Parts: sequence; structure tokens; C-alpha cells
Amino acid sequence: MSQDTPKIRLKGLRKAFGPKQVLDGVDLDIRAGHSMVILGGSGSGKSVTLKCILGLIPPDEGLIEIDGRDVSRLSRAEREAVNDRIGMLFQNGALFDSLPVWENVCFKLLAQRRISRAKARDKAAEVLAQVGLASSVGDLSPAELSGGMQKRVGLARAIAAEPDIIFFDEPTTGLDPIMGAVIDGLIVDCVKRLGATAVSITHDMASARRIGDDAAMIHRGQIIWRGAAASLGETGNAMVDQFARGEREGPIQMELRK
Ligand SMILES: Nc1ncnc2c1ncn2[C@@H]1O[C@H](COP(=O)(O)OP(=O)(O)OP(=O)(O)O)[C@@H](O)[C@H]1O
Repeated sequence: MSQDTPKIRLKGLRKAFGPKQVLDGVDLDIRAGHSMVILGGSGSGKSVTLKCILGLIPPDEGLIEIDGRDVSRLSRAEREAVNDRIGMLFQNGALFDSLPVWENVCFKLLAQRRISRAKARDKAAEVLAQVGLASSVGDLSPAELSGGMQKRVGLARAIAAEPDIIFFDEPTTGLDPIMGAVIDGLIVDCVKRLGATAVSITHDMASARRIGDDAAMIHRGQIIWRGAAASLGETGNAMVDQFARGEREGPIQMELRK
């Protein structure tokens, strides 16, 4: 594998649900060790793209490569081995209320018997510290935590198994702006510490600029732009700039009026 091989490559990805062509030839390279933010309107296919990469939805056509290897048609066992190297922070935290925080954090490691229960408590404390939480939080139930703390625990769980790819689904949704910025800072720190490749979906432009190196916009089932996340709002692409600035008037609205 050459140094230039993208960590993730999507080529000609197509997916329809009934008559609805959701992905219509998505091409996207995600650079190893970089953070990519995927933007797009509601229902544009961001989550479907993520689910295709995770192997949760089979694409109708196209290639999904991780480290240069096509992963779109793997056996279940092969797929699980790929997903072992992927961490995920879900939009709603998706913590198990029936388990204490420490078991949530080490869930994957425990399920795969990569760690004993005794060691998992120490491991959870270590990872909780990385997201700014005291080890005592490990003994609480997720239901006892604020939304911001739940996100931190979700982040701790996403990084505990030291994945080399991490997906972030709307990481700041539902948080106040300051907590959103705190979570973004933690995401950047954790991703850097692991040297991981990050892929995020977000509607929050401040967050996109903070956590992204690269950004790409999906529209009508295709990637219509990619560039530096820092340039969002001033990319020179009328659609992307309208979206990033949240303006009512512009090419995207004109299309809706048709
Ligand atoms: N399992 C499914 N069965 C049928 N249609 C689906 C399925 N999953 C997604 N869709 C449709 O695919 C389209 C894209 O959905 P997707 O969840 O990827 O949007 P999104 O870009 O993530 O939107 P949002 O920003 O609102 O979360 C939507 O019209 C949705 O209804």
C-alpha cells in the first residue's frame, strides 16, 4: 500500500431505495490521518454513505475501499474484523442504560474478550480522563449524566479500542455552543493522539471548521465539492457557500422551487 493510498475510497457508489436514487455515483477519497467532514442537506444521503462504509447497508453498485482493499462484499467474519478497527460516536450517544459507564466505555474490548473485567475498570478510568471525566463517573449510569457528559462518554467508548478510523455522527447536536466547542476540542485531541482518520457528518458549520481538515458536500446523491474545511462559507462554490452560510436565497433554493 503506497503512502498516497487513501484510507477510505468511495468510487461510483450507488444506492436506491425503491424508486428513490439516494446515492448516484458518490466518489470520495478520505486521506489517512486526516479529518473529513461530510456536509449536505437533510435527506441528501450522508447517513446512507456512512452506513455503506460501515457495511450496514449494501450498495447497489460501486467500490468501497479501506486501505486499498474492497470491503463492499466481505463475509460477515471479514467485515467484523474490519469494523473492529472502526470507532463510532453516535448522534444520541447510544449508551446502554443498563450498564454502568465503565462497561459502556469498554464494551467492545469486553465483548471481544480483549480485556478482563478487572482491567476494564482501570482502562475506562484512563480513557475517561482523556475526555476530561473523573474516574468516579465510571460507576454512574448513563441516565444520570447530562447530554454533554453522555457525549464525552460516547467519545470515550469510540476511542477505547484505539481504532484507526472514527466516525462522528452529528457530534454537537443537542449541545449548547460552549459544550459543542468543548466536544470538538476533545474530538480533535483524541483523533490526533490516536493518529486516526476521522469522518464526521454535521450540520454545524462552526463545528465542521473546528474538526475538519477536509470537507465534502453531497447533493443529489453526488459529491459536488471537496476542499479545505477552513474555507467553508468562502469556497467560491455558490451551493456550498449558501449551505455553509445558511442563506435562504441561492442555487439550492432555486432548485427546490422548480
Ligand atoms: N433503510 C432505508 N429505507 C428506505 N429509505 C431510506 C433508508 N435509509 C435512508 N433512506 C432514505 O434515503 C434518503 C437519505 O437519507 P440519509 O439518512 O442518508 O440522509 P441524511 O443526509 O443523513 O439526512 P439528515 O441530515 O436529515 O440526517 C432519505 O430520503 C431517506 O428517507
